[in-house]
Amino acid sequence: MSNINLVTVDGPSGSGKGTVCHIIAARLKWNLLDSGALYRILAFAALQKKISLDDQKSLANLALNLNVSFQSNGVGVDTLLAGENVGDKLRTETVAQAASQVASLQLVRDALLTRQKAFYKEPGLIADGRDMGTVVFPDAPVKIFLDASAEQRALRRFNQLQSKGFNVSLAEILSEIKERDFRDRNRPVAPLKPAEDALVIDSTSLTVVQVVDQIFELMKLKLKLIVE
Ligand SMILES: Nc1ncnc2c1ncn2[C@@H]1O[C@H](COP(=O)(O)OP(=O)(O)OP(=O)(O)O)[C@@H](O)[C@H]1O
Ligand SMILES: Nc1ccn([C@H]2C[C@H](O)[C@@H](COP(=O)(O)O)O2)c(=O)n1
Repeated sequence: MSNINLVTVDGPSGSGKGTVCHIIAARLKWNLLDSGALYRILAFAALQKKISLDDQKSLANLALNLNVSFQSNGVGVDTLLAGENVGDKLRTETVAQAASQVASLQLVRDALLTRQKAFYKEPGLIADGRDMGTVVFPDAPVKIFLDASAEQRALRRFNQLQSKGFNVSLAEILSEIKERDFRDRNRPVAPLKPAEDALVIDSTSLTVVQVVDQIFELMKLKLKLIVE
């Protein structure tokens, strides 16, 4: 592994990984890998093409040939599949559950590995996912495992969806989060778990700013980073 800066942030859905990784990447002008988006795009493409979510070979083949790109739009990042911005279509519960299903397959994970490693470029990378610190970047000098109670994560997602005008049920969201947690934590391949050398941050009663500050403190210590 070279000397390019690298931080991994793993954790369950709704723990705040995406939020804090965006803030840190924007502040440092580092590259950002949203690995969940890759699994979501694959699941979305599979649903579109009516490929069965347990047809490992066809899914791996699809993963190897996906025409995906991420483009900054000034405020965030557009996710393009064959040139079409599919960002919003990836955030549905159907796609989330399908992503969790295809992500349990070894050939699929192997097929997406090179694509994920390609994000490791100057001046640095912050990588968000489930197995960033355990499988994809095991030598990362800074590893975070961001957690929160299932109830708090469900409440965050509920507020997020309500603020976007969706009519959602907190009980349903909690049950979907628990279902996805169970699948992601208990699969035999690259299960969601903290790397042995990860700092575990429980964000249940922390604000986003407090979580970001804790990560910056560790980065300053381990990467000798000067953050203004
Ligand atoms: N510490 C926090 N306190 C309050 N709200 C938070 C906190 N962290 C994140 N949130 C909010 O919770 C919601 C989910 O956060 P986010 O999308 O970053 O989670 P995630 O871990 O990336 O989830 P997923 O893996 O499903 O993409 C967002 O609306 C975000 O603003
Ligand atoms: N490194 C990763 C990233 C994501 N997944 C799977 C498991 C999740 O349930 C699903 C969607 O991820 P999200 O966008 O909610 O972060 O993708 C994984 O297995 N490994």
